[in-house]
Amino acid sequence: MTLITGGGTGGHLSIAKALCEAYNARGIRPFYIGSTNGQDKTWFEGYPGFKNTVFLPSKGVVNQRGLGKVLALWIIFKQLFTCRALLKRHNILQVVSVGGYAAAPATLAALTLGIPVYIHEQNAITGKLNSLLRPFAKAFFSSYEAHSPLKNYPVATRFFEAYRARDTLKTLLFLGGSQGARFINQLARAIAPILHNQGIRIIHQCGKSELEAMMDFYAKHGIDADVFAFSNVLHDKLHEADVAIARAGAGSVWELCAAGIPTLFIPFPYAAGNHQYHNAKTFTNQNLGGLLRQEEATPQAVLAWLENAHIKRINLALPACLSKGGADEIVAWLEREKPSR
Ligand SMILES: CC(=O)N[C@H]1[C@@H](OP(=O)(O)OP(=O)(O)OC[C@H]2O[C@@H](n3ccc(=O)[nH]c3=O)[C@H](O)[C@@H]2O)O[C@H](CO)[C@@H](O)[C@@H]1O
Repeated sequence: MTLITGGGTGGHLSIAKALCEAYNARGIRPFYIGSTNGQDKTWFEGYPGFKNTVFLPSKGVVNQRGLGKVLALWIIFKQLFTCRALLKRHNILQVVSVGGYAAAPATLAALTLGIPVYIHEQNAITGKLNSLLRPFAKAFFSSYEAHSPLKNYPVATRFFEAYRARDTLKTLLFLGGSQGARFINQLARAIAPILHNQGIRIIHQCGKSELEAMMDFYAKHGIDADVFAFSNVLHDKLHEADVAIARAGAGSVWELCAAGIPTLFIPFPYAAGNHQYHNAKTFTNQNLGGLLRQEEATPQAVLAWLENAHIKRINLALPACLSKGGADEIVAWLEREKPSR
């Protein structure tokens, strides 16, 4: 059996889900190990695509200091043994890591047992755990590296179905990423009334912590916005949007690309190695979208970009950056390499 491991935020989990769906299409249900922290349980507890799901109390190491770091390492070390037992008991023949701290115990357990490990890196700058484990992995998949064995980002087909021709801004999407983004919400407060006066409709994914405040804001200004914390049908929201203002989490940038939505990216400035900035650069280096660092993203600068967004040109050019079937290509690769034990 194959094990998929990793999680924490939607960015990692959406890859686990895309790979799981590609396995399911072949009549295979993989095993999943994630964490009790982060969003793993919300996404996958009882999820029928997996044969088994196990959630262990793993914690990030990189963002801890002093004793916290030692404790997080100790927890991973203890769970390594739990994972070794699980991997043996369930006859795991391959492990695919989608990264994040949740991936550490099962990936390390696989390496100590001589089980082949494969890594999918979502970001343009490799994460700490993935950098550490990369030399031991059988393959390392990245959409940003020329020598990656497969380059197609595993975006779910439903996001390609959200593609349509776009040439004018009638509906704008504010997209914060799986947890929402306070800065994007603050920006929306500054410019939504202006856009509303121009007859532009607003869709706004604002995250759980600010949902009430954002709903109050739109009600107070008489703006009939589609505002929500997190949507399970984000592809439908993307289909409705003509242009987006978004963080540059890896899932977001590639899903917006699949849907052909010209986007102004405002990367989360504290992401490890500033990886969101580099994710966005993949597109803006080709003149396919806008990029403003958070400190540059004043309401004036954002409105100026919107006024001259080259919607039609970008919408027509984005499909050349990505093809459907990225998850299936990875699964086909893994199935070819699976040991026959
Ligand atoms: C703050 C932070 O550290 N964010 C990181 C996190 O982002 P985050 O978790 O925000 O990740 P992404 O933008 O990569 O992906 C979000 C995923 O959640 C889904 N979604 C989002 C909103 C919604 O309403 N419904 C929904 O289903 C999207 O379809 C997407 O698949 O992981 C990414 C991938 O490693 C990184 O690039 C980001 O830097």
